Amino acid sequence: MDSNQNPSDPPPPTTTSLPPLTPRTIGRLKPPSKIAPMSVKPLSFTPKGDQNVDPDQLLTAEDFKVHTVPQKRKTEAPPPTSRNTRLKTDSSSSSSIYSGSVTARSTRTTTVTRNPPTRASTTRAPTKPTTTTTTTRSTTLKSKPSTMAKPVSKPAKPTPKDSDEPVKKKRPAWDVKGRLQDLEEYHHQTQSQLLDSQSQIANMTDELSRSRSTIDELIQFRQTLENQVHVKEAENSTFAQQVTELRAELLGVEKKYKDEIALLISRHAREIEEREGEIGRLKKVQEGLDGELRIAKEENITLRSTISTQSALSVSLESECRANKLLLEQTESTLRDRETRIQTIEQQLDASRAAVQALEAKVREEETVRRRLHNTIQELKGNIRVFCRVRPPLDAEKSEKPDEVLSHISFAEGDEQVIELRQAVESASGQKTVEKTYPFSFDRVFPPTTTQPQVFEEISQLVQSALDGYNVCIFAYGQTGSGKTFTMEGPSHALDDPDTMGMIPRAVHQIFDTATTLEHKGWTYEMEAQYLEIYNETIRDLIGGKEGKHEIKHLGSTTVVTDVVTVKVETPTQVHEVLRKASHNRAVAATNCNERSSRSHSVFTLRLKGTNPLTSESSSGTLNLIDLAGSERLSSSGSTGDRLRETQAINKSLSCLGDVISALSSGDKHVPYRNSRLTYLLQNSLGGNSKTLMFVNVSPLSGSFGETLCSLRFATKVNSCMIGSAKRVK
Ligand SMILES: Nc1ncnc2c1ncn2[C@@H]1O[C@H](COP(=O)(O)OP(=O)(O)OP(=O)(O)O)[C@@H](O)[C@H]1O
Repeated sequence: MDSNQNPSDPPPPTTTSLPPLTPRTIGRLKPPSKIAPMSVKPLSFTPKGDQNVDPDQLLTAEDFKVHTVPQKRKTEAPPPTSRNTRLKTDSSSSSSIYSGSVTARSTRTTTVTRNPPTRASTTRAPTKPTTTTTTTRSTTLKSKPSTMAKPVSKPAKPTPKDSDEPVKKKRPAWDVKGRLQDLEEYHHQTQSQLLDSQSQIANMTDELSRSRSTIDELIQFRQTLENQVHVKEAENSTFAQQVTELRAELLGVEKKYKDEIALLISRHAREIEEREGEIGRLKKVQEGLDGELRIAKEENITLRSTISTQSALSVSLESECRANKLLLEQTESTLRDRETRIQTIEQQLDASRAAVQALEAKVREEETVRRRLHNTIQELKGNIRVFCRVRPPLDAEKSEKPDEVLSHISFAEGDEQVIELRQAVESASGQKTVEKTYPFSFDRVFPPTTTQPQVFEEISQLVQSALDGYNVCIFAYGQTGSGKTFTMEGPSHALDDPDTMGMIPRAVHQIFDTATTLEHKGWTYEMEAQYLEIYNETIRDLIGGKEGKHEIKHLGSTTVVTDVVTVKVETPTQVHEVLRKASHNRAVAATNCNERSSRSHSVFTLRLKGTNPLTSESSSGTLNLIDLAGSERLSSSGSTGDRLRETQAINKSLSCLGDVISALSSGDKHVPYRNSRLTYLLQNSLGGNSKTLMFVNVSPLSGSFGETLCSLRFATKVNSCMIGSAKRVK
């Protein structure tokens, strides 16, 4: 009994019944089977000082109720949202159910109180003396009174005022015997209560030990449940992780499928468009076909009518056919006769073919003979020939110096080989002026009216010799401005003008034309071109544009100049390109060297290699077309310094050319080719098999009389080198 408690003022019981245990709750918790539901054995209380304890007053299990006082937690737990939480709550509640108030860790405080023994207080009260105190005992299963329930009820202490029992009178002091009697009686009661109490204590001790073992088992069971909770929590976290992973995977898959679906949708949209387009096209085709079908049906109708017409015709045709069969038989017999005749004709044709082949062979032989004869004629004409050409006066010359134009030159009528210069000189006495004439005769004299094609006609035979395997050299010699470049190349602005183009492009055209013609006779040609310039005894490549150390080398009958560009040409156009490039390079040099073009020799070389597998012939010829430097005399040029050196170099090379030609004509053993670059370059083209033609170009102006006379004299010297080919009229 709590000493602080007033027995007359029992506290109101805060008894709360536990929620009933449902089979579901029990099944989930699975308590150990050996744990029996908690029971409290009947306790018997003997109130202090009460000797006569009624057995009915003994406490039974029914007198106890489990009171649960919910303790407010510091922090309210969140409402259960998951299985774990639910489990935890269940576990907690189960813990409270099984352990009740016996564990300090319980979240609820459970008190076990005894119902007030109303029977004892009502039925036994009259038998008990007023001094007897009915004790209400509060029992807790654990010794912690702070958390345990306090006694909830207590019988009211009977007061003498309220009691109906007779109150014992206090014995007088002198009643020693009576008082002794009372003491003995009290002693007996006390003895017997003591014995009862001892036996009850023993029972309670047993009960306590059983309760402890039950508590241990409950603790163990709680531990097991906690372990299960941990396991479930671990599983739960694993599940949560798996759920997260699955969600991520699901997102990835969803995205992937979304993309695929989008792709499929766009593809399907495209396909639908294509299909629609296809359907459109097919519809058009169908429309076209429908149209065709209509036409075909119409045609069909027409044809049916035609067939019916034709059927009628057929009958008449059949009769015609019979007639024709007869005709055919006659024709077949005619045909057989004709076949016989055709065979005869074919035999005659074979014979003719053989004759043609024989004739072609003869033509080839004759071509060979023609070549031989042609070159014999060329040789008879002379290996060095000289053509004189007088250029027409320029418009400016005609207007500025009309008196000077052609006043000193005359041509013999009917004789195309004679030219005569006239000069008025004083007589020996000096009293009168007489006209002195200088007649010259050359292989051909071209007056100013002669056109380029007419000039070329005269040299075309010579060009042909190059294709036949001869080395051909064509020079243009004369003073500056006499028309050398015009003769050899033509006007610089119209290299391929058929009316004005010069000897070089014309020669190239003829060579290509003749080579094409000769292909029918079995000849094929390879051609290559080079274009050089000799200025002050220095060689410059007019195609490659290099000036400097070019050396001339003679390898047998072939002349090679080191480090110059040689272009393989297969068409006249390619040759024109070469000429254009050379003309450009020459013009560039001219701006640097002041009228250099007239102070240098330009040499265009075309090498021709021909083969004829049919006749097993081959040829190797060279065509050199040379525009020589102006031939002004030193005295008349009045040159000094560089110009003097140029003139000296020009005169030297021109005089060397004359010396070489002279030595060749006189059959000298030593020919001074090496005396100048020009003659050394042309070594293989001067003499031997070579054929040389010199144009001597003459100015129409009388002011150039002296230069013209010199040029004609030089040309005459060259011309006279050949036996019987030059004539000089004195
Ligand atoms: N047969 C011709 N018909 C028309 N014009 C011509 C003829 N010959 C020359 N000429 C003209 O005469 C001028 C001088 O001719 P060209 O330049 O050919 O002389 P050149 O002797 O080559 O001079 P250079 O030595 O300076 O080169 C040019 O304007 C040219 O067009």
